[in-house]
Amino acid sequence: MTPPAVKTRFAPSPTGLLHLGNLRTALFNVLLARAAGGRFCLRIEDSDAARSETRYLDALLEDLRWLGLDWDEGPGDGQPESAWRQAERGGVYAPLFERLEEAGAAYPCFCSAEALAEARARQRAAGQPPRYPGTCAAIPRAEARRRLAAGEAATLRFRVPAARRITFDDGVRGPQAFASADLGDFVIRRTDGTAAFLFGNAVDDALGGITHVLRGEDHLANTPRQLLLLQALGFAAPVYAHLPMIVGDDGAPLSKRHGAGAVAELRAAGYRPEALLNYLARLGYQPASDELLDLDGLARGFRLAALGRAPARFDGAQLDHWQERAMAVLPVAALTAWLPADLVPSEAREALVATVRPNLRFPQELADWARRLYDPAPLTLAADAAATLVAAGPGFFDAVSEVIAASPGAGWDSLRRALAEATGCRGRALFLPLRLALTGVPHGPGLGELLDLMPDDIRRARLERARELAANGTSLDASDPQQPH
Ligand SMILES: Nc1ncnc2c1ncn2[C@@H]1O[C@H](COP(=O)(O)OP(=O)(O)OP(=O)(O)O)[C@@H](O)[C@H]1O
Repeated sequence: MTPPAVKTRFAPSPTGLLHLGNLRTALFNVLLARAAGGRFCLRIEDSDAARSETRYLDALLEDLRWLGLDWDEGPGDGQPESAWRQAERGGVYAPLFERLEEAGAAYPCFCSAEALAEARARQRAAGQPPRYPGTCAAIPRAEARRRLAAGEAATLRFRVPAARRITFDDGVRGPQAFASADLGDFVIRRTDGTAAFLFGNAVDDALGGITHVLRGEDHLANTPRQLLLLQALGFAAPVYAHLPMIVGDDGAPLSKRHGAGAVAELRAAGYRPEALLNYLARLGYQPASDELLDLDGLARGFRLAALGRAPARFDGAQLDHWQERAMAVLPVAALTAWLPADLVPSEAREALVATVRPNLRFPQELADWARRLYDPAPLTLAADAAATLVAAGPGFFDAVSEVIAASPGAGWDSLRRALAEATGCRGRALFLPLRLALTGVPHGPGLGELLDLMPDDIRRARLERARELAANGTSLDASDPQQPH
């Protein structure tokens, strides 16, 4: 089988909940692979045992599946875990560490964390950028072996070649150049024997046949190091492309450590996967159309050269815009699943959904509407709503009840005229107290549609209670106007 021309990957660490920054990276990798008829892989970078947790891995997989970002290779594809999980790949890395050491391209480093911190502090104080001072670079091999045999802890450091210019053409940012003198020898194996990020990440890309590494700009400084490493190992380098970071309101990049913009939270709040994907796809990329698109639609024409370089601020209003669009096309059957099981008679469920859906921002708001229109328990009214009923007066509700009782099956147009005549009110003076009496909230679908939907006994009870309230002239407990009780 010939390898695909494009093979991308998303390689998160299971150290926190997936956030919108991670997700945009995952999405763009999916789009790049799809646009080219290539493959998308999911790899889990859990070699840092202290920070990685199974619950985060589970949450990550659940989030990606919910979003429909399916992977061609990775967890659940029938391959052994060592194909996609770094913690299981020690056996793959060991001979490569050895190869580098044998070639003199890596050496054991015995510096303690304290000694390294002191060196960094000294460099900073002298106005120099902190980098490894090379303390262990010249330790003779025999001596290093002796110290290791005596049980001394050591990392393995990559020896950065002197006086080299490292250049590459970033798929998003264009030509990049770095001086090796600025890099400093870096750790590729931790003291516990596990692969450090720079090593495991680059090696897995190479061995996995990844052609394009599309990742956040936070990795840009890693790229020259990884290029040197791949070269020392004799592996081909992928195309590297770095996306601008997504920043939060405070201007800081979203990150797992800060827990902002977690996908799981947005899902729990009722956001639709299509809304998230359509919102994120438009951060730094202009899809073929302004419509709500599925993954194939978003992928049409996707290419690295079309990606923007400006950082993107998370914009809740834009996300809500796409949520609205996603809700508008959600099939009625998908929405009825959100109705409480026993409140709304089965023959009324579809009509209820069809009536209130233009007013829904989130599917779970359906439960509120079901209670407003079908729950016999009295509504709880906000103070200003109760005041509106009191101001309308008991006579208003007597007249309304009489007209409604006398006109069964009347269309809204004639009912409206009859109500206006009987109450002497029109426009807002008529509709607001009536709406508040029936639903408890000042907004929602057309009154005629609501009246059609509501069972007679509930409608009657709501008007009766509004009358009582207006007659007593007292306000009920002020409470959340969204919650009917
Ligand atoms: N705010 C962000 N905007 C865009 N991409 C991001 C952002 N944060 C992380 N990424 C990208 O998400 C991918 C997965 O990264 P990773 O799992 O290390 O997440 P992280 O949020 O940086 O985690 P941590 O907070 O533990 O460093 C990487 O390609 C990374 O560059």
